[in-house]
Formats: sequence, structure tokens, C-alpha cells
Amino acid sequence: MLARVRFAVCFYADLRILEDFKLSRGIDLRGTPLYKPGTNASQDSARHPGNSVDMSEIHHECGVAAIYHLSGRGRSPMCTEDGPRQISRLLPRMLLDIQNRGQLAAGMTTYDPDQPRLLRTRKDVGTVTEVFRLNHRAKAESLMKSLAGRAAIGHVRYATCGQDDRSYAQPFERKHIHKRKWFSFCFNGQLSNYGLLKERLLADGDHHLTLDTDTEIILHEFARQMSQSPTRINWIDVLKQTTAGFDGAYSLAVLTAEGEMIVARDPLGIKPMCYVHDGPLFAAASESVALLNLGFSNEQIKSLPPGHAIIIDPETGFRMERFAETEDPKHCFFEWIYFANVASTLDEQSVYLSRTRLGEELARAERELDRVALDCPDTIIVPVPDTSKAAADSMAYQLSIPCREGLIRNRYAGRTFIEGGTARKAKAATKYTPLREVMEGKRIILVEDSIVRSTTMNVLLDRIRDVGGAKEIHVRVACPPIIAPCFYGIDMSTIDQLIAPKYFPNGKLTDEAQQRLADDLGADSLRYLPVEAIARAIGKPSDHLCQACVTGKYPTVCGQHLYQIALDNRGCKLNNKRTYEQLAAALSQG
Ligand SMILES: O=P(O)(O)OC[C@H]1O[C@H](OP(=O)(O)OP(=O)(O)O)[C@H](O)[C@@H]1O
Ligand SMILES: NC(=O)CC[C@H](N)C(=O)O
Ligand code: SF4
Repeated sequence: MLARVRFAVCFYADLRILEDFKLSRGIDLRGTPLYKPGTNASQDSARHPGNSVDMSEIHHECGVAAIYHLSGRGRSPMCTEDGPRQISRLLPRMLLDIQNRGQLAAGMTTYDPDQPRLLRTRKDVGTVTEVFRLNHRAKAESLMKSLAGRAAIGHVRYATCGQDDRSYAQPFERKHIHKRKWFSFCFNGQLSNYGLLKERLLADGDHHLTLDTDTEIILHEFARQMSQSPTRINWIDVLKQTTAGFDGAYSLAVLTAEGEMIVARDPLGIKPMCYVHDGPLFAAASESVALLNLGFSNEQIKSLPPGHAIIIDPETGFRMERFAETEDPKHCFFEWIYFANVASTLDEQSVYLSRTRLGEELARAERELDRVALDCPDTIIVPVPDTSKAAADSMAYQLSIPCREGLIRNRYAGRTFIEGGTARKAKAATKYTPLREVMEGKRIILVEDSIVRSTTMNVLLDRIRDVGGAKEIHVRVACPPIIAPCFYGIDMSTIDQLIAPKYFPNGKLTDEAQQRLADDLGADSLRYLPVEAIARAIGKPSDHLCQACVTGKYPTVCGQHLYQIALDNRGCKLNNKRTYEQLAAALSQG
């Protein structure tokens, strides 16, 4: 009860801030953009920390894929034997390559001008294999036949907004008797000002929302712009008008019943989007690995510039246009640290090489620290598989210490980060088997790519000692402490679910605080990388990266504002609602 009151007080204080903000800019909270591209708005708890807090789960982001084979321009060698009219057959395979970005739901929409249903959508909860019945040849074949088309868009989802059921699976299709107004779309990201957009949409009394998600808002915003167009839709105009009101991250793909495909990326390029255009074939995906595995070379694959859209028109072919003002990009640094497939290259930077450079940073810091006996045969490096492997290997190489597989990962357990609720804890607990043959009597340097809630560390350290027989464990994290929430498509939008803010309130890395965390987790020592190491390892200027979750400095106005709300609501139990959902709920009540 106390928490609820505190929340309400905090909340209305925040609404006043929002109101002040609105007045200071002379804009209408219910009607107008809060977003200005490129704006940096800043101008058992002791032993197992994190276990005692009722935390909502952390999920990671979705993946988008698209493919189009234009007619009358020859035949791409990438076609299957079924030919260009069934190029849609390649889409499930592309989605499989980016399954790492979401395993809650999958779906695709295809376009065939010769079918009465010009657009056809299949989507459901489940993995790509489950939704498209890939392990049942006859069922998969019949599905692929029924979905045949020369263009297709697809999605793998993990929720950052709304619920987990089928109705939230993407793509979202909007049927209409006017061909030009019939379309389907999917996106990766999160609109931070979702609550404000929802209020604005409902304010005219004409609209009704059936779901609690930013995806439905985008669908309606597109539809609203289209309703004003008596002739063929100009999608660049639609994007200009709609995204002017968006604050957040969005990489999206649209397919229309007139056979147009639109692929767009937010003005800050927070979310990745890669594409390839080769003769009659166009393909795009959140990550390059999906295009690489179609058979394209790294040289052919490009990143879509922020604020730009590619339009594929059945008559005129391929064109790229800018739809929003762009300043310096703010790519999510966490893609290179954890999310992206290690085989991908995003915005010209290889994920694998970035992770190896993180390992070099760890090695340099280890030498300076001089805490662990590096030249002793008992010292070995062990990665927490899989993501930290590249960093652990290169750290070991730099220090001339063996890197050993002390933890065997169950290959049938997915990434636990995208498991929800109690399932995640249970899955993390059974995912790793410590190998006594490797670790007994050893001093272990345990390399982890990131510590977010500490679920993994909490289940691992005791087992490495008890089952593995390690004599010392020194945790080394190839990332700075995650001290602030994400409002751009990573499902960690409250502060209480994070472990680091309790130890490093302003992100300041003191020896004392790192040792306190090590003691609480049950490690002999623990070290993070400093924030400056990130830009060096990724090979981008620091101000071209979003690093808000390690600095508290958000690249958008609404992001910064939500951070303040999250700070004010620290310690309040908020029914596991995400911060932007709290704001949406409060706005709709008031
Ligand atoms: O502190 P936490 O909340 O536990 O989050 C961080 C952990 O989650 C991820 O593992 P995951 O099992 O998702 O992925 P991986 O097997 O691909 O490395 C990541 O690699 C860390 O191990
Ligand atoms: N992670 C994502 O990109 C999710 C997209 C959208 N916000 C959803 O929850 O479905
Ligand atoms: S806040 Fe963190 S996780 Fe979210 S987009 Fe920025 S860098 Fe990525």
C-alpha cells in the first residue's frame, strides 16, 4: 500500500515535469512530438544479491527479415528450384538465423498478386521451427505452398511491451478493401513515448485500441496517415508524418497489397538493419548473418543508414530515401556485447572482432590490477558459454593462460536471457555443467559478457566451487555495470530488476564496491570494464553509441524523462509493469 502511494506521488510529480516540459517547448502533450532526433537530453540479499527483489524479467529484442524478387528483371541465383514467385520460401531460414533475437513468437506475411488474398499472414507463439513446422517436412511444405509469394516480411518476437500471447505476434496486418490501404508490418524496437502516443490516438474519440502495445499504435498511425491519401500512398511521406511523433527505436518492414515493400530504420540507428540489393533480389534483416547465410558476401551486405528507408516498387524497383533529419547515430552498444549473433557485422563493425577486443581490454586491466597469479599453472580462464567465449579466448591469448571449457552448456537450452519469470532462473540453473576434470584445484578467471540481474552468476558460482572443485573464482565482466534501464527495446525498464545500481549508484567503479559485489555473489574478486573501453572495442566514437544503460544519459528526450520516473519509483512494487507501461496506464486514468 505504502509503495502504491509512493508511486502515485512520484508519478504525478513526474506528470507535472512532463507538463512543464510540454509548456517549456510550447507543445501539446497529447498531440505532438516529444522527440527531437539526436537530442541528448542530459544536456538473501547479502549472499545472492538480486534474489530478494521481485523483478520483472529481462528479455531481448526482436528480429525483422524481408525478401523480394522483382519480376521482369531476370532470375536471382538465390532462388530455390520453386523460382522467384516462391522466394518467400527463404524467409523462415532467415528468421532462424536471427532466432537469437526472440523466441516467443514468429510470423510472416507474403505477397502474391495472383491470389485473391494479396497478403497472407501466418504467425503464432513459438520458435521459427514450431511456427513453420520445420521439423515436419510435409506440414512445412504445405505451409510454404500456401504462403508462396514473390515478397515476404517476417519477425521473431520477444515482448518489450504488452503481453506474450498470439495476438501480439508480428507482423500486424491491416486488411482494407482499398488495395492501397491494405498492408502488413513488423518492427524491432520500442517507442519510449508509447503512453503519450496512445493518449493522443484515443483523444479524437475515433480510435479504439484492442491491445497494449506500441506495435498497434504504429499500425494505427500509419493507417491514419494513409486515410488522408486519395491516391497511391507515398510511403516516405507516411514515414515522415508518423515518425515525427515517435521517440524511441524502431527498425521496421512493411509489405503492401500493391506489392510495395518498405524497410526503414530509426533516425538514431539504435536498432540495426542490414540489406543487400543484387539484380532482381532485395533482402534485409536485423543482422547480417541472415543475409550471409543466403549466400551473399560481407562486401555485398550494407547497413541501412539511420533515418532512411528503402522502397521496393514492383514497377520502378529499388530506391533509398531519407525520411527524417539525422545527426550522430546512437547505435545500441549492447548489440556487440551480447545481443547480436557473433557472426554478424553491424554498422561496419564485426561483432566477433569487437568481442575479441573486449577480451584484450580485460587482459590489459588484469595486468594492471595484478590481483591474480597470472604465471601460475593453476590459473585458467573459463568463459560462461556462449556469448563470452570470444572475449575469454582473446584475454587468454593475451595473457598466455589456457582458456578451458570448464562449463559445459546444454546445447538444447536457449539463451536464458529471453526466458520469462521463474522459468529463467530454473533454466539458468540447469543450463551449465561444471567440469571437475577441468576446474578441480584451479584458480578460475571466469569471463562473463555482462551481468544484468545476476541470475546467471547466482546459479553458477556455488556450483563451480562445489561441483567443479575450483579453489578460487575471479569474475571478469566484458561490460561496464548496467546501472540504468532501457526504454528502446531491451526488456529491462525498471531499476529494481538490475543488480548494479545497488553497488554503483552513478556507475562509478570503485575497488571497494566491486569487492562488495564479489563477496555478495560468492566470488573471490570481480572486475568490470570501464565505460571508455566500450567505444574502443567496438571501434566507434563514444558519441555514436547509445550507452544509456551504463551511463544514465539517454539519447532521446522521453528516454531521459522515463529514467527520472524509474529513479523516483525505485523500491516501489509496480506489479511488474514496465516504466513506459506505468506512464501509459497513469495517462489513461488521468
Ligand atoms: O546477469 P543476468 O541477468 O543473468 O544476465 C546476463 C547473462 O545472460 C546472458 O546469458 P544467456 O543465457 O542469455 O546467453 P548465452 O548462452 O547466449 O550467452 C549473458 O550472456 C549473461 O550470461
Ligand atoms: N523487442 C522488440 O523489438 C519488441 C517489439 C514490440 N515492442 C513488441 O513488444 O512486440
Ligand atoms: S539503453 Fe542500453 S540496451 Fe538500451 S538501447 Fe541504449 S545501449 Fe542498448
